[in-house]
Amino acid sequence: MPPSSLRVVYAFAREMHPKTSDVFIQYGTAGFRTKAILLEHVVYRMGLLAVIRSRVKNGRAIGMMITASHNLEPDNGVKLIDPDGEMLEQSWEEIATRLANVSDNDLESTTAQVIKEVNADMSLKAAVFIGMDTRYTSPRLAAAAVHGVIALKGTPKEFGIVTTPMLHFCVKCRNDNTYGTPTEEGYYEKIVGAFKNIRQKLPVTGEYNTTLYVDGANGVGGKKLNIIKKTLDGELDLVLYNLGGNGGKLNLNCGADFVKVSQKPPVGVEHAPFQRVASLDGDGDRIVYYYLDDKEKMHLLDGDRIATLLASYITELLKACYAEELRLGLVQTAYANGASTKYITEDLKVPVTCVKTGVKHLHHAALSYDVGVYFEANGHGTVVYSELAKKTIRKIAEEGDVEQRKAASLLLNFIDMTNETVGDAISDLFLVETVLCARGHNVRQWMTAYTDLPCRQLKVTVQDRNAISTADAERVCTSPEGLQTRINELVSGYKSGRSFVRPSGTEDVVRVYAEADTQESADKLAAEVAQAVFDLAGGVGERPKLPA
Ligand SMILES: CC(=O)N[C@H]1[C@@H](OP(=O)(O)O)O[C@H](CO)[C@@H](O)[C@@H]1O
Ligand SMILES: [Mg+2]
Repeated sequence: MPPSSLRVVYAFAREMHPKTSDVFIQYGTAGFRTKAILLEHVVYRMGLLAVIRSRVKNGRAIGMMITASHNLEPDNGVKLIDPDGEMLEQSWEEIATRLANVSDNDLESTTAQVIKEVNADMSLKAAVFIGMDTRYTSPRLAAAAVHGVIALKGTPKEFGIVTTPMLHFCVKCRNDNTYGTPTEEGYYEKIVGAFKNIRQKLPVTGEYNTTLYVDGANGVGGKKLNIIKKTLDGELDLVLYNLGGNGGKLNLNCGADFVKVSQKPPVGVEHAPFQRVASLDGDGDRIVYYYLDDKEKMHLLDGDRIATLLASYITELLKACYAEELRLGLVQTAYANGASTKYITEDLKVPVTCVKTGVKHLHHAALSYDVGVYFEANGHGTVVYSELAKKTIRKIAEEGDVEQRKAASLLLNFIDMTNETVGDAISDLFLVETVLCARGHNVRQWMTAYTDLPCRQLKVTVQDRNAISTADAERVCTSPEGLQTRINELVSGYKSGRSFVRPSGTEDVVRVYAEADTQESADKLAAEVAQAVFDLAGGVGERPKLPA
């Protein structure tokens, strides 16, 4: 494309999506995320970038999801999805940040510069899939995305309101038609279809109860489950709460993040004791389970718990197939509960990799196993299968003996039910329900696998959170000087104590994590480490207090 045709890039920007603020914005752990009113020009520019990226990938589709996930209603965000349905390649994050922050006057020349830098052939076709969550600011931002795509003569395809993982799935299917059909219906067909298939093979036994309560976080995930619910025929009885009606506010005192971090049940759900409840986040890519006991105490089954459940079941099926040569591994972050890591290595005897926070890091590490199970403790995760694994299992399903064929065919359904592109609350829900049903387990039996160490997360506001640097998958703090030594001293005073700090990639805070043998100790250790961060890393505002 000759540079003169880039004029429209500037014209669209100036006329329709001008840059109205000088606030610097950065492509973080999960794309750009901030107050929705600061985002319109950013989303427009990401439309431009998505077209360039599509052309660099020979016209394969790129995804753009408008969402701020578990953040509250006034926020919004945008993240780009690469052709295989994975997160945007990391080396492009800097380009995204640059393009988002230049002035309108410099936009045309910066766009030309980026095109040159990445060597994009602008004569190629380009396809961009655009989806959004339920926020009232999302349609306007989706329109800005479309304008960005059109400005560079790409073809936008709008999916309307979808969960983040649905859009990842559609992008993958568009670029690899063996994976499925790139529509919302295609998603239901594959994932829910596999669940129905598997449930025909697995009768309800033991203590498993087909009733599942769901907290939809007043977001898109609950709405989609409401569609799915109508197609289920006794396989699962979904009782849905927080679907966005009756004045329920997105993620406010509900949803997976609220439940995990506050360790409290969400508002808006009626609780029967020992009834298992699944809690989704605002864009449907995270899930945690919990139940209240007869004293109304909450028991949380988080991402670590889901990961161990899935890994142990897949291991069983691989054994039954005699396909133990396939290497299964689990990927966690430093936020994984120490008890889960111990259980995985000592009881399940499955190798564990610990990586930096952020799904892209987990996904990448999981790909190095034949079967890679990855979950963040907050409930974001999935399973990925190598081509070798799929081929081996397919062969056993055809050529094995009766028992092998049975296990392999269950495993093939299990693979189809998995959204391998990214963590997916809906797919994970069906995976969990399948394992519990296969084992005839209720939620209390699921809970008995291991006992979590009590833990606490805190946030500290500092002048510049980048003053904190870390190493060894964020478990060691390398600056400011003296902070790690102080953390070591504090941790040594607690039985089963562990603590680490890191700058958040989605909020302007430093996160503190601590665990210990009792809740009181975990709370105290977290508060002491928070004080150390405040003192040594330039805390602002009120000094964190120790628990009374
Ligand atoms: C402790 C924690 O839960 N951190 C979350 C949070 O990242 P931070 O960089 O910690 O703000 O948001 C990410 C995006 O959703 C998610 O991947 C990650 O696990
Ligand atoms: Mg999310």
